[in-house]
Amino acid sequence: MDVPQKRVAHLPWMRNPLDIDQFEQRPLHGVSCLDPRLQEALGKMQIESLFPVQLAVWLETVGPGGFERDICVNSPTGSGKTLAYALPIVQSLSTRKIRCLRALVVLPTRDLALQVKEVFEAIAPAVGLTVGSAVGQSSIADEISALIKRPRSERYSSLDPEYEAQIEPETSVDILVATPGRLMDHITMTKGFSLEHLRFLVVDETDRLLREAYQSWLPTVLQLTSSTNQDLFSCGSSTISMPHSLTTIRRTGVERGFKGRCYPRLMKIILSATLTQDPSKLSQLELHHPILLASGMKRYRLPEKLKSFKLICKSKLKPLCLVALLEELKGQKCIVFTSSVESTHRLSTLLSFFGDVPFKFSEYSRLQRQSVRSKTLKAFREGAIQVLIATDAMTRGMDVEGITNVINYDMPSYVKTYIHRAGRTARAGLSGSCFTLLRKHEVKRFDSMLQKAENNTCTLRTVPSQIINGLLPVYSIALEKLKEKVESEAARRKYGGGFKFTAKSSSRKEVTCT
Ligand SMILES: Nc1ncnc2c1ncn2[C@@H]1O[C@H](COP(=O)(O)OP(=O)(O)OP(=O)(O)O)[C@@H](O)[C@H]1O
Repeated sequence: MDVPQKRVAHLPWMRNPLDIDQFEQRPLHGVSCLDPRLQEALGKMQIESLFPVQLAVWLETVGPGGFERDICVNSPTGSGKTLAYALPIVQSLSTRKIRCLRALVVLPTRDLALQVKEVFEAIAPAVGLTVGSAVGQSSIADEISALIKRPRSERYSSLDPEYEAQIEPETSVDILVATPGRLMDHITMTKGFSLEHLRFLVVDETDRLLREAYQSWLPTVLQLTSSTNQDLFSCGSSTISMPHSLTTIRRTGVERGFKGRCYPRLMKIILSATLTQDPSKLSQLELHHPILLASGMKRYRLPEKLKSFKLICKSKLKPLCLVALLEELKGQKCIVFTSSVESTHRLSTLLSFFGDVPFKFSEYSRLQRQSVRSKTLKAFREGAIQVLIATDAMTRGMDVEGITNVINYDMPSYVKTYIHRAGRTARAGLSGSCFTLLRKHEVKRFDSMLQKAENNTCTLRTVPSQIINGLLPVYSIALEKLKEKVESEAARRKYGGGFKFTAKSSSRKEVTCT
Protein backbone atom coordinates (compact mmCIF):
# COMPACT_ATOMS: atom_id res chain seq x y z
CA MET A 1 0.00 0.00 0.00
CA ASP A 2 1.20 3.45 -0.76
CA VAL A 3 1.96 5.39 2.41
CA PRO A 4 1.77 9.11 1.75
CA GLN A 5 5.10 10.72 2.42
CA LYS A 6 5.56 14.32 3.15
CA ARG A 7 8.37 15.96 1.21
CA VAL A 8 9.91 18.60 3.40
CA ALA A 9 9.63 22.02 1.85
CA HIS A 10 12.69 24.25 1.77
CA LEU A 11 10.83 27.27 3.01
CA PRO A 12 9.92 27.05 6.72
CA TRP A 13 6.51 28.68 6.24
CA MET A 14 5.59 25.96 3.75
CA ARG A 15 6.33 23.10 6.15
CA ASN A 16 3.20 23.34 8.29
CA PRO A 17 0.41 24.54 6.07
CA LEU A 18 -3.05 25.34 7.28
CA ASP A 19 -4.96 22.19 6.40
CA ILE A 20 -7.92 23.01 4.16
CA ASP A 21 -9.38 19.58 4.89
CA GLN A 22 -10.23 20.64 8.42
CA PHE A 23 -12.82 23.06 7.03
CA GLU A 24 -16.29 21.85 6.19
CA GLN A 25 -18.43 23.26 3.42
CA ARG A 26 -20.41 26.08 5.08
CA PRO A 27 -23.87 27.44 4.10
CA LEU A 28 -23.72 31.11 3.11
CA HIS A 29 -25.91 32.24 5.99
CA GLY A 30 -23.28 30.82 8.38
CA VAL A 31 -20.37 32.74 6.82
CA SER A 32 -19.37 35.56 9.17
CA CYS A 33 -19.44 39.12 7.81
CA LEU A 34 -20.66 38.13 4.32
CA ASP A 35 -22.41 41.11 2.75
CA PRO A 36 -26.09 40.22 2.12
CA ARG A 37 -25.84 41.69 -1.39
CA LEU A 38 -23.08 39.22 -2.17
CA GLN A 39 -25.05 36.43 -0.60
CA GLU A 40 -27.87 37.26 -2.99
CA ALA A 41 -25.52 37.38 -5.99
CA LEU A 42 -24.08 34.00 -5.03
CA GLY A 43 -27.60 32.64 -4.74
CA LYS A 44 -28.21 33.69 -8.35
CA MET A 45 -25.15 31.64 -9.30
CA GLN A 46 -26.76 28.63 -7.56
CA ILE A 47 -24.11 28.79 -4.86
CA GLU A 48 -25.55 27.96 -1.48
CA SER A 49 -22.43 27.27 0.53
CA LEU A 50 -18.73 27.97 0.51
CA PHE A 51 -16.37 25.15 -0.36
CA PRO A 52 -13.61 24.39 2.21
CA VAL A 53 -10.90 26.33 0.36
CA GLN A 54 -13.23 29.32 0.04
CA LEU A 55 -14.04 29.28 3.72
CA ALA A 56 -10.38 28.89 4.66
CA VAL A 57 -9.37 31.91 2.55
CA TRP A 58 -12.37 33.90 3.79
CA LEU A 59 -11.36 33.35 7.41
CA GLU A 60 -7.78 34.44 6.69
CA THR A 61 -8.91 37.56 4.90
CA VAL A 62 -12.26 39.14 5.66
CA GLY A 63 -12.98 37.53 8.93
CA PRO A 64 -11.19 37.47 11.25
CA GLY A 65 -7.78 37.20 9.52
CA GLY A 66 -7.99 40.76 8.23
CA PHE A 67 -5.60 40.26 5.31
CA GLU A 68 -2.71 40.29 7.77
CA ARG A 69 -0.62 37.94 5.69
CA ASP A 70 -0.13 37.10 2.04
CA ILE A 71 -1.94 33.94 1.08
CA CYS A 72 -0.69 30.96 -0.87
CA VAL A 73 -3.19 28.30 -1.83
CA ASN A 74 -2.41 24.79 -3.01
CA SER A 75 -5.68 22.97 -3.49
CA PRO A 76 -6.92 20.50 -6.07
CA THR A 77 -8.33 21.36 -9.47
CA GLY A 78 -12.01 22.20 -9.38
CA SER A 79 -12.00 22.92 -5.64
CA GLY A 80 -13.23 26.48 -6.19
CA LYS A 81 -10.10 28.61 -5.97
CA THR A 82 -11.50 31.38 -8.18
CA LEU A 83 -14.30 32.31 -5.82
CA ALA A 84 -11.91 31.76 -2.90
CA TYR A 85 -10.15 34.98 -3.88
CA ALA A 86 -12.90 36.79 -5.77
CA LEU A 87 -15.30 36.88 -2.84
CA PRO A 88 -13.02 38.41 -0.18
CA ILE A 89 -11.63 40.92 -2.67
CA VAL A 90 -15.07 42.09 -3.78
CA GLN A 91 -16.33 42.30 -0.22
CA SER A 92 -13.26 44.27 0.90
CA LEU A 93 -13.60 46.76 -1.94
CA SER A 94 -17.34 47.17 -1.45
CA THR A 95 -16.78 50.16 0.83
CA ARG A 96 -14.48 52.03 -1.52
CA LYS A 97 -15.39 55.66 -2.12
CA ILE A 98 -13.53 56.54 -5.32
CA ARG A 99 -13.32 54.35 -8.38
CA CYS A 100 -9.79 53.39 -9.32
CA LEU A 101 -7.93 50.21 -10.00
CA ARG A 102 -7.68 48.34 -6.69
CA ALA A 103 -7.43 44.69 -7.63
CA LEU A 104 -5.37 43.05 -10.33
CA VAL A 105 -5.77 39.39 -11.19
CA VAL A 106 -3.17 37.92 -13.52
CA LEU A 107 -3.67 34.67 -15.43
CA PRO A 108 -1.54 32.95 -18.02
CA THR A 109 -4.06 32.70 -20.87
CA ARG A 110 -6.82 34.76 -22.39
CA ASP A 111 -9.50 32.08 -22.13
CA LEU A 112 -8.72 31.61 -18.48
CA ALA A 113 -8.75 35.34 -17.82
CA LEU A 114 -12.15 35.70 -19.48
CA GLN A 115 -13.49 32.84 -17.39
CA VAL A 116 -12.28 34.47 -14.19
CA LYS A 117 -13.70 37.80 -15.29
CA GLU A 118 -17.11 36.15 -15.56
CA VAL A 119 -16.92 35.08 -11.92
CA PHE A 120 -16.07 38.62 -10.81
CA GLU A 121 -18.82 40.02 -13.01
CA ALA A 122 -21.33 37.76 -11.33
CA ILE A 123 -20.67 39.25 -7.89
CA ALA A 124 -18.92 42.63 -8.16
CA PRO A 125 -21.84 44.69 -9.59
CA ALA A 126 -23.93 43.69 -6.57
CA VAL A 127 -21.77 46.01 -4.46
CA GLY A 128 -21.26 48.67 -7.14
CA LEU A 129 -17.87 47.55 -8.41
CA THR A 130 -16.84 47.32 -12.04
CA VAL A 131 -14.64 44.71 -13.63
CA GLY A 132 -12.46 45.09 -16.70
CA SER A 133 -10.14 42.91 -18.68
CA ALA A 134 -6.81 43.38 -20.39
CA VAL A 135 -6.41 40.21 -22.38
CA GLY A 136 -6.12 41.20 -26.01
CA GLN A 137 -9.56 39.94 -26.96
CA SER A 138 -10.31 43.27 -28.60
CA SER A 139 -8.06 45.92 -30.11
CA ILE A 140 -5.93 47.90 -27.69
CA ALA A 141 -7.98 51.02 -28.53
CA ASP A 142 -11.22 49.30 -27.55
CA GLU A 143 -9.63 47.99 -24.40
CA ILE A 144 -8.38 51.45 -23.50
CA SER A 145 -11.80 53.01 -23.96
CA ALA A 146 -13.28 50.36 -21.68
CA LEU A 147 -10.61 50.82 -19.02
CA ILE A 148 -9.80 54.50 -19.02
CA LYS A 149 -11.93 57.60 -18.74
CA ARG A 150 -11.42 61.29 -18.32
CA PRO A 151 -12.80 62.39 -14.97
CA ARG A 152 -16.31 63.89 -15.37
CA SER A 153 -15.99 67.56 -16.26
CA GLU A 154 -18.59 68.82 -13.74
CA ARG A 155 -16.22 67.84 -10.97
CA TYR A 156 -13.90 70.49 -12.37
CA SER A 157 -16.39 73.05 -13.62
CA SER A 158 -14.98 75.69 -11.32
CA LEU A 159 -11.47 75.12 -12.58
CA ASP A 160 -9.54 77.11 -15.06
CA PRO A 161 -9.83 75.43 -18.55
CA GLU A 162 -6.08 75.31 -18.89
CA TYR A 163 -5.86 73.50 -15.59
CA GLU A 164 -8.69 71.21 -16.61
CA ALA A 165 -6.75 70.22 -19.72
CA GLN A 166 -4.03 68.91 -17.46
CA ILE A 167 -6.35 66.53 -15.68
CA GLU A 168 -5.11 63.05 -16.28
CA PRO A 169 -7.41 60.31 -17.51
CA GLU A 170 -7.96 57.59 -14.92
CA THR A 171 -8.92 53.95 -14.67
CA SER A 172 -12.64 53.32 -14.81
CA VAL A 173 -12.62 49.83 -13.32
CA ASP A 174 -12.10 48.63 -9.77
CA ILE A 175 -10.96 45.14 -10.67
CA LEU A 176 -8.84 44.17 -13.64
CA VAL A 177 -8.34 40.65 -14.93
CA ALA A 178 -5.31 40.50 -17.19
CA THR A 179 -2.85 38.39 -19.06
CA PRO A 180 0.79 39.47 -18.58
CA GLY A 181 1.42 40.60 -22.17
CA ARG A 182 -1.57 42.93 -22.41
CA LEU A 183 -1.02 44.15 -18.89
CA MET A 184 2.48 45.24 -19.89
CA ASP A 185 1.10 46.95 -23.00
CA HIS A 186 -1.18 49.08 -20.81
CA ILE A 187 1.51 49.74 -18.22
CA THR A 188 3.93 51.00 -20.83
CA MET A 189 1.59 52.74 -23.26
CA THR A 190 -1.82 53.60 -21.88
CA LYS A 191 -2.16 57.11 -20.54
CA GLY A 192 -3.96 57.12 -17.22
CA PHE A 193 -3.43 53.41 -16.57
CA SER A 194 -2.07 53.29 -13.07
CA LEU A 195 -1.40 50.64 -10.47
CA GLU A 196 -0.83 53.30 -7.85
CA HIS A 197 -3.88 52.43 -5.78
CA LEU A 198 -3.68 48.70 -6.13
CA ARG A 199 -4.63 46.86 -2.95
CA PHE A 200 -4.85 43.27 -4.17
CA LEU A 201 -2.67 41.30 -6.50
CA VAL A 202 -3.76 37.79 -7.42
CA VAL A 203 -1.40 35.52 -9.30
CA ASP A 204 -3.55 32.57 -10.37
CA GLU A 205 -1.84 29.47 -11.77
CA THR A 206 1.25 30.84 -10.06
CA ASP A 207 3.68 28.12 -11.03
CA ARG A 208 2.84 28.57 -14.70
CA LEU A 209 3.13 32.36 -14.50
CA LEU A 210 6.43 32.24 -12.66
CA ARG A 211 7.89 29.84 -15.18
CA GLU A 212 7.96 32.45 -17.87
CA ALA A 213 9.10 36.03 -17.50
CA TYR A 214 6.44 37.52 -19.82
CA GLN A 215 8.28 40.82 -20.34
CA SER A 216 9.15 41.07 -16.62
CA TRP A 217 5.54 41.77 -15.72
CA LEU A 218 5.96 40.77 -12.08
CA PRO A 219 8.95 42.96 -11.13
CA THR A 220 7.28 45.80 -13.02
CA VAL A 221 4.01 45.44 -11.12
CA LEU A 222 5.81 45.16 -7.79
CA GLN A 223 7.91 48.19 -8.53
CA LEU A 224 4.89 50.26 -9.53
CA THR A 225 3.00 49.33 -6.41
CA SER A 226 5.70 50.07 -3.88
CA SER A 227 7.12 53.37 -2.85
CA THR A 228 10.56 53.71 -1.44
CA ASN A 229 10.51 57.45 -1.71
CA GLN A 230 10.91 58.61 1.88
CA ASP A 231 10.02 62.22 1.04
CA LEU A 232 6.60 61.12 -0.07
CA PHE A 233 5.94 59.17 3.08
CA SER A 234 3.68 61.71 4.70
CA CYS A 235 0.08 61.63 3.69
CA GLY A 236 -1.51 64.99 3.32
CA SER A 237 1.78 66.66 2.47
CA SER A 238 2.22 69.27 -0.21
CA THR A 239 2.98 66.57 -2.76
CA ILE A 240 -0.77 66.16 -3.31
CA SER A 241 -1.42 68.70 -5.99
CA MET A 242 -4.58 67.79 -7.90
CA PRO A 243 -7.94 68.11 -6.22
CA HIS A 244 -8.98 64.60 -7.31
CA SER A 245 -5.66 62.96 -6.80
CA LEU A 246 -5.05 60.26 -4.25
CA THR A 247 -1.38 59.86 -3.61
CA THR A 248 -0.73 56.33 -2.50
CA ILE A 249 2.33 55.70 -0.45
CA ARG A 250 3.04 52.22 0.72
CA ARG A 251 5.47 50.48 2.84
CA THR A 252 6.01 46.83 2.98
CA GLY A 253 6.40 44.70 6.06
CA VAL A 254 5.14 45.58 9.51
CA GLU A 255 5.33 49.32 8.99
CA ARG A 256 2.46 49.29 6.56
CA GLY A 257 -0.47 51.53 7.17
CA PHE A 258 0.33 52.74 10.65
CA LYS A 259 2.18 56.03 10.68
CA GLY A 260 0.58 58.93 8.91
CA ARG A 261 -2.46 56.83 7.95
CA CYS A 262 -0.89 55.61 4.76
CA TYR A 263 -2.38 53.19 2.32
CA PRO A 264 -2.45 49.51 3.25
CA ARG A 265 0.24 47.30 1.85
CA LEU A 266 -0.37 45.39 -1.36
CA MET A 267 -2.06 42.12 -0.40
CA LYS A 268 -1.04 39.13 -2.51
CA ILE A 269 -2.88 35.91 -3.10
CA ILE A 270 -1.20 33.19 -5.13
CA LEU A 271 -2.85 29.93 -6.13
CA SER A 272 -2.41 26.70 -8.01
CA ALA A 273 -3.32 23.03 -7.84
CA THR A 274 0.41 22.41 -8.16
CA LEU A 275 1.95 25.32 -6.31
CA THR A 276 5.68 25.58 -6.66
CA GLN A 277 7.83 25.17 -3.55
CA ASP A 278 10.91 26.52 -5.25
CA PRO A 279 12.27 29.32 -3.04
CA SER A 280 13.95 31.12 -5.93
CA LYS A 281 10.67 31.26 -7.85
CA LEU A 282 8.57 32.26 -4.86
CA SER A 283 11.02 34.95 -3.82
CA GLN A 284 10.10 36.90 -6.96
CA LEU A 285 6.70 37.55 -5.40
CA GLU A 286 8.12 39.36 -2.35
CA LEU A 287 5.51 37.75 -0.12
CA HIS A 288 4.71 39.30 3.22
CA HIS A 289 4.51 36.81 6.15
CA PRO A 290 2.97 34.25 3.81
CA ILE A 291 0.65 31.55 5.01
CA LEU A 292 0.15 28.35 3.03
CA LEU A 293 -3.30 26.81 2.79
CA ALA A 294 -3.08 23.29 1.42
CA SER A 295 -5.08 20.08 1.07
CA GLY A 296 -3.56 16.66 1.53
CA MET A 297 -0.36 15.10 2.76
CA LYS A 298 1.38 15.10 -0.58
CA ARG A 299 2.22 18.06 -2.76
CA TYR A 300 -0.29 16.99 -5.34
CA ARG A 301 -3.77 15.71 -4.94
CA LEU A 302 -6.32 14.54 -7.46
CA PRO A 303 -10.00 15.41 -7.09
CA GLU A 304 -11.85 13.25 -4.60
CA LYS A 305 -14.24 11.70 -7.11
CA LEU A 306 -11.85 11.21 -10.00
CA LYS A 307 -11.36 7.66 -11.27
CA SER A 308 -8.15 6.97 -13.19
CA PHE A 309 -7.83 4.25 -15.83
CA LYS A 310 -4.99 3.07 -18.05
CA LEU A 311 -5.43 1.38 -21.43
CA ILE A 312 -2.43 -0.44 -22.80
CA CYS A 313 -2.29 -0.63 -26.57
CA LYS A 314 0.16 -0.96 -29.42
CA SER A 315 1.41 2.24 -31.03
CA LYS A 316 -0.30 1.63 -34.34
CA LEU A 317 -3.62 0.81 -32.73
CA LYS A 318 -3.82 3.91 -30.55
CA PRO A 319 -6.24 5.80 -32.81
CA LEU A 320 -8.48 2.75 -32.90
CA CYS A 321 -8.39 2.35 -29.12
CA LEU A 322 -9.38 5.98 -28.85
CA VAL A 323 -12.29 5.69 -31.27
CA ALA A 324 -13.45 2.49 -29.56
CA LEU A 325 -13.27 4.18 -26.17
CA LEU A 326 -15.13 7.24 -27.41
CA GLU A 327 -17.79 5.00 -28.90
CA GLU A 328 -18.15 3.29 -25.55
CA LEU A 329 -18.49 6.64 -23.80
CA LYS A 330 -21.51 7.29 -25.98
CA GLY A 331 -21.38 10.98 -26.65
CA GLN A 332 -20.36 12.06 -23.14
CA LYS A 333 -18.37 15.28 -23.01
CA CYS A 334 -14.64 14.42 -23.30
CA ILE A 335 -11.35 16.20 -23.75
CA VAL A 336 -8.65 14.26 -25.53
CA PHE A 337 -5.16 15.55 -24.76
CA THR A 338 -2.24 15.07 -27.09
CA SER A 339 1.39 16.03 -26.59
CA SER A 340 1.72 18.72 -29.24
CA VAL A 341 -0.09 20.94 -31.70
CA GLU A 342 1.06 18.70 -34.55
CA SER A 343 -0.27 15.63 -32.82
CA THR A 344 -3.58 17.38 -32.13
CA HIS A 345 -3.96 18.38 -35.75
CA ARG A 346 -2.93 14.97 -37.05
CA LEU A 347 -5.30 13.13 -34.76
CA SER A 348 -8.30 15.30 -35.55
CA THR A 349 -7.55 15.11 -39.27
CA LEU A 350 -7.36 11.34 -39.03
CA LEU A 351 -10.63 11.12 -37.11
CA SER A 352 -12.32 13.25 -39.73
CA PHE A 353 -11.49 10.49 -42.26
CA PHE A 354 -13.19 7.85 -40.15
CA GLY A 355 -16.53 8.94 -41.55
CA ASP A 356 -19.43 7.98 -39.37
CA VAL A 357 -18.38 8.30 -35.75
CA PRO A 358 -21.12 8.66 -33.13
CA PHE A 359 -19.71 11.87 -31.64
CA LYS A 360 -18.95 15.37 -32.83
CA PHE A 361 -15.37 16.46 -32.33
CA SER A 362 -13.16 19.46 -32.95
CA GLU A 363 -9.55 20.47 -32.76
CA TYR A 364 -8.45 23.06 -30.19
CA SER A 365 -4.88 24.25 -30.18
CA ARG A 366 -2.78 27.33 -29.86
CA LEU A 367 -2.07 27.38 -33.58
CA GLN A 368 -5.66 28.27 -34.36
CA ARG A 369 -6.80 31.85 -34.38
CA GLN A 370 -8.34 33.03 -31.12
CA SER A 371 -11.69 33.57 -32.84
CA VAL A 372 -11.71 29.95 -34.03
CA ARG A 373 -10.77 28.70 -30.58
CA SER A 374 -13.43 30.79 -28.89
CA LYS A 375 -16.05 29.46 -31.31
CA THR A 376 -14.97 25.88 -30.69
CA LEU A 377 -15.00 26.37 -26.94
CA LYS A 378 -18.46 27.87 -27.10
CA ALA A 379 -19.74 24.91 -29.12
CA PHE A 380 -18.12 22.54 -26.65
CA ARG A 381 -19.64 24.35 -23.67
CA GLU A 382 -23.05 24.25 -25.32
CA GLY A 383 -22.73 20.56 -26.18
CA ALA A 384 -22.75 21.00 -29.97
CA ILE A 385 -19.35 19.29 -29.88
CA GLN A 386 -18.85 16.41 -27.49
CA VAL A 387 -15.15 15.71 -27.98
CA LEU A 388 -12.42 18.30 -27.93
CA ILE A 389 -9.01 17.26 -29.18
CA ALA A 390 -6.65 19.58 -27.45
CA THR A 391 -3.13 20.44 -26.54
CA ASP A 392 -2.03 21.37 -23.08
CA ALA A 393 -3.27 24.92 -23.75
CA MET A 394 -6.52 23.49 -22.39
CA THR A 395 -5.05 21.90 -19.29
CA ARG A 396 -4.95 24.73 -16.85
CA GLY A 397 -7.92 26.16 -15.10
CA MET A 398 -10.53 25.74 -17.84
CA ASP A 399 -13.90 25.11 -16.34
CA VAL A 400 -16.39 23.59 -18.78
CA GLU A 401 -19.56 22.25 -17.30
CA GLY A 402 -20.39 18.61 -17.89
CA ILE A 403 -16.99 17.20 -18.84
CA THR A 404 -17.19 13.67 -17.54
CA ASN A 405 -14.09 12.24 -19.17
CA VAL A 406 -10.52 13.22 -19.89
CA ILE A 407 -8.46 11.06 -22.21
CA ASN A 408 -4.69 11.30 -22.33
CA TYR A 409 -4.07 10.15 -25.89
CA ASP A 410 -0.42 10.88 -25.25
CA MET A 411 0.87 10.19 -21.78
CA PRO A 412 1.71 13.39 -19.93
CA SER A 413 5.38 13.84 -19.18
CA TYR A 414 4.95 15.22 -15.68
CA VAL A 415 2.63 14.56 -12.80
CA LYS A 416 1.72 18.26 -12.78
CA THR A 417 0.47 17.91 -16.34
CA TYR A 418 -1.55 14.84 -15.38
CA ILE A 419 -3.09 16.75 -12.46
CA HIS A 420 -4.13 19.71 -14.60
CA ARG A 421 -5.38 17.60 -17.50
CA ALA A 422 -7.35 15.20 -15.27
CA GLY A 423 -8.66 18.20 -13.37
CA ARG A 424 -10.85 19.28 -16.28
CA THR A 425 -13.30 16.68 -14.98
CA ALA A 426 -14.49 15.73 -11.48
CA ARG A 427 -14.82 19.42 -10.60
CA ALA A 428 -16.77 20.99 -7.77
CA GLY A 429 -17.22 17.64 -6.01
CA LEU A 430 -18.63 15.86 -9.08
CA SER A 431 -17.45 12.51 -10.48
CA GLY A 432 -15.30 12.05 -13.55
CA SER A 433 -12.87 9.66 -15.23
CA CYS A 434 -9.40 10.08 -16.63
CA PHE A 435 -8.18 7.49 -19.17
CA THR A 436 -4.54 7.27 -20.26
CA LEU A 437 -3.53 5.38 -23.39
CA LEU A 438 -0.16 3.77 -22.84
CA ARG A 439 2.27 1.77 -24.84
CA LYS A 440 3.72 -1.16 -22.93
CA HIS A 441 7.06 0.48 -22.30
CA GLU A 442 5.37 3.57 -20.81
CA VAL A 443 3.45 1.75 -18.08
CA LYS A 444 6.20 1.69 -15.46
CA ARG A 445 7.00 5.36 -15.85
CA PHE A 446 3.33 6.24 -15.74
CA ASP A 447 2.74 4.25 -12.55
CA SER A 448 5.66 5.84 -10.77
CA MET A 449 4.57 9.27 -11.94
CA LEU A 450 1.11 8.77 -10.47
CA GLN A 451 2.66 7.76 -7.13
CA LYS A 452 3.55 11.40 -6.66
CA ALA A 453 -0.11 12.32 -6.24
CA GLU A 454 -2.49 11.45 -3.47
CA ASN A 455 -5.49 9.21 -4.25
CA ASN A 456 -3.64 7.80 -7.24
CA THR A 457 -5.31 4.42 -7.77
CA CYS A 458 -5.37 3.58 -11.47
CA THR A 459 -7.38 0.68 -12.85
CA LEU A 460 -6.56 -1.26 -16.00
CA ARG A 461 -9.22 -0.80 -18.68
CA THR A 462 -9.70 -2.50 -22.02
CA VAL A 463 -11.84 -1.80 -25.06
CA PRO A 464 -13.68 -4.62 -26.84
CA SER A 465 -11.47 -6.14 -29.56
CA GLN A 466 -14.48 -6.56 -31.86
CA ILE A 467 -14.88 -2.77 -32.03
CA ILE A 468 -11.20 -2.43 -32.93
CA ASN A 469 -11.35 -5.19 -35.53
CA GLY A 470 -14.46 -3.66 -37.02
CA LEU A 471 -12.66 -0.35 -37.45
CA LEU A 472 -9.54 -1.74 -39.15
CA PRO A 473 -10.68 -1.36 -42.81
CA VAL A 474 -11.77 2.25 -42.40
CA TYR A 475 -8.58 2.95 -40.45
CA SER A 476 -6.26 1.95 -43.28
CA ILE A 477 -8.19 4.17 -45.71
CA ALA A 478 -8.12 7.02 -43.19
CA LEU A 479 -4.35 6.65 -42.84
CA GLU A 480 -3.91 6.93 -46.60
CA LYS A 481 -6.00 10.09 -46.68
CA LEU A 482 -4.06 11.51 -43.76
CA LYS A 483 -0.82 10.95 -45.64
CA GLU A 484 -2.17 12.85 -48.66
CA LYS A 485 -3.38 15.67 -46.44
CA VAL A 486 -0.03 15.93 -44.67
CA GLU A 487 1.75 16.16 -47.99
CA SER A 488 -0.61 18.76 -49.40
CA GLU A 489 -0.33 20.87 -46.24
CA ALA A 490 3.46 20.59 -46.35
CA ALA A 491 3.38 21.78 -49.96
CA ARG A 492 1.07 24.66 -49.08
CA ARG A 493 3.39 25.68 -46.31
CA LYS A 494 6.35 25.55 -48.65
CA TYR A 495 4.60 27.90 -51.07
CA GLY A 496 3.49 30.34 -48.41
CA GLY A 497 0.34 28.74 -47.03
CA GLY A 498 -0.50 28.51 -43.34
CA PHE A 499 1.40 26.40 -40.87
CA LYS A 500 0.18 22.93 -40.19
CA PHE A 501 3.01 20.55 -39.45
CA THR A 502 6.59 21.11 -38.41
CA ALA A 503 9.24 20.27 -40.93
CA LYS A 504 10.19 17.35 -38.74
CA SER A 505 6.76 15.82 -38.70
CA SER A 506 6.05 16.41 -42.38
CA SER A 507 9.31 14.89 -43.50
CA ARG A 508 8.53 11.58 -41.84
CA LYS A 509 8.25 8.86 -44.44
CA GLU A 510 5.41 7.07 -42.74
CA VAL A 511 2.51 9.17 -41.58
CA THR A 512 1.12 7.78 -38.38
CA CYS A 513 -0.92 9.02 -35.53
CA THR A 514 0.80 7.44 -32.58
N1 LIG B 1 -19.28 27.26 -3.44
C1 LIG B 1 -19.54 26.67 -4.59
N2 LIG B 1 -20.69 25.97 -4.75
C2 LIG B 1 -20.95 25.36 -5.94
N3 LIG B 1 -20.14 25.39 -7.01
C3 LIG B 1 -19.00 26.08 -6.89
C4 LIG B 1 -18.64 26.76 -5.69
N4 LIG B 1 -17.46 27.35 -5.88
C5 LIG B 1 -17.07 27.07 -7.13
N5 LIG B 1 -18.00 26.31 -7.73
C6 LIG B 1 -17.89 25.76 -9.10
O1 LIG B 1 -16.81 24.85 -9.09
C7 LIG B 1 -16.16 24.83 -10.34
C8 LIG B 1 -14.66 24.90 -10.15
O2 LIG B 1 -14.29 26.16 -9.63
P1 LIG B 1 -12.92 26.86 -10.04
O3 LIG B 1 -12.81 26.97 -11.51
O4 LIG B 1 -12.78 28.08 -9.25
O5 LIG B 1 -11.88 25.74 -9.54
P2 LIG B 1 -10.32 25.85 -9.37
O6 LIG B 1 -9.97 25.33 -8.03
O7 LIG B 1 -9.85 27.21 -9.71
O8 LIG B 1 -9.84 24.81 -10.46
P3 LIG B 1 -8.47 24.79 -11.32
O9 LIG B 1 -7.34 24.48 -10.39
O10 LIG B 1 -8.69 23.74 -12.32
O11 LIG B 1 -8.32 26.16 -11.92
C9 LIG B 1 -16.75 25.99 -11.13
O12 LIG B 1 -17.66 25.48 -12.07
C10 LIG B 1 -17.50 26.81 -10.10
O13 LIG B 1 -18.63 27.43 -10.64
